[in-house]
Amino acid sequence: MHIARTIEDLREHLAAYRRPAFVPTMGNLHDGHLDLVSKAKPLGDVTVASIFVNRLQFLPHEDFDTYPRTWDSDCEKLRAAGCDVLFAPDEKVLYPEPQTFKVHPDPALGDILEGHFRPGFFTGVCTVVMKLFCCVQPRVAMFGKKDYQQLMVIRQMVRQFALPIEIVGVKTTRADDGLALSSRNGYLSEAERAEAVQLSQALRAMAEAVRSGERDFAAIEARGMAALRERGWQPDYLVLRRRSDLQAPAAGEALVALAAARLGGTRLIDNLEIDG
Ligand SMILES: Nc1ncnc2c1ncn2[C@@H]1O[C@H](COP(=O)(O)OP(=O)(O)OP(=O)(O)O)[C@@H](O)[C@H]1O
Ligand SMILES: CC(C)(CO)[C@@H](O)C(=O)[O-]
Ligand code: BAL
Repeated sequence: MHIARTIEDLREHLAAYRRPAFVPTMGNLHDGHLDLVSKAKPLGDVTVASIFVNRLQFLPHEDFDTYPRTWDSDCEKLRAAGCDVLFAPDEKVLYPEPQTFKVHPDPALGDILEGHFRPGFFTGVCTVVMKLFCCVQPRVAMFGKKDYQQLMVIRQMVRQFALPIEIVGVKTTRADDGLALSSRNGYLSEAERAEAVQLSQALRAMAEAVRSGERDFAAIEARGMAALRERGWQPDYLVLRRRSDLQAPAAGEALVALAAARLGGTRLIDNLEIDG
């Protein structure tokens, strides 16, 4: 695996390829990330991952400084997964001057849910993803459905800027008990880790309610929020939305349940597409 620390080196290394398949990450890799890499491999003629903890998408009170950085084991895992090129720029390489020119998502999608509770988050994500796309120039890029709204925002950015990149959404990898794998799970104490499964269970309970014919979505959401609060969680949102644009659903529209909630000091997100 070639490790590129500069944009020049990356470009030189990719010059011979026509169809890079790209997996952007913030590192601290787990099986969810590695699934993205293995699904990328057959889609391109070279597989590229990036590791960059992007300051622009963190609010001042968030965990930029403490975000887990596990370079050696990340490299080992990427090598074992068959990644060909790792782009790992430092901040001075990706942001040699203050990044005052930013990519702002459509507020109708970017300012709700995650964007509401983390103002500026999707501007930070879109700006760095656009920049990483310019560096790597992939033909295909992989994003996890775990970050459902992020995937939708990136798809809209790529569509509206006519970027020649196919965006592939990858199914969420879960632990045996159902908890979505996430780097931030590492912040959980043993007791919190045992409790954390309740977030995916809350989503499943919402899906069950819908499947059993309940149509008062506000009541389903309120019940779920109350149940989480009772167990000591601080939910930001637990909602049923239509899949097309994450707005409030009308009858018969395909649904997704989305949640973000804090357990102790750890903020977790998850979602579940509801069939039928
Ligand atoms: N469990 C998972 N299943 C599928 N894709 C995932 C999973 N976890 C992360 N990804 C995807 O991997 C890519 C990189 O994500 P990132 O490095 O932020 O990891 P993360 O585990 O989501 O971290 P965090 O805890 O900071 O949210 C994103 O496209 C993300 O959606
Ligand atoms: C897409 C991404 C790598 C941009 O920093 C990040 O938001 C993530 O890891 O999901
Ligand atoms: N996994 C998405 C990046 C973030 O939450 O900061």
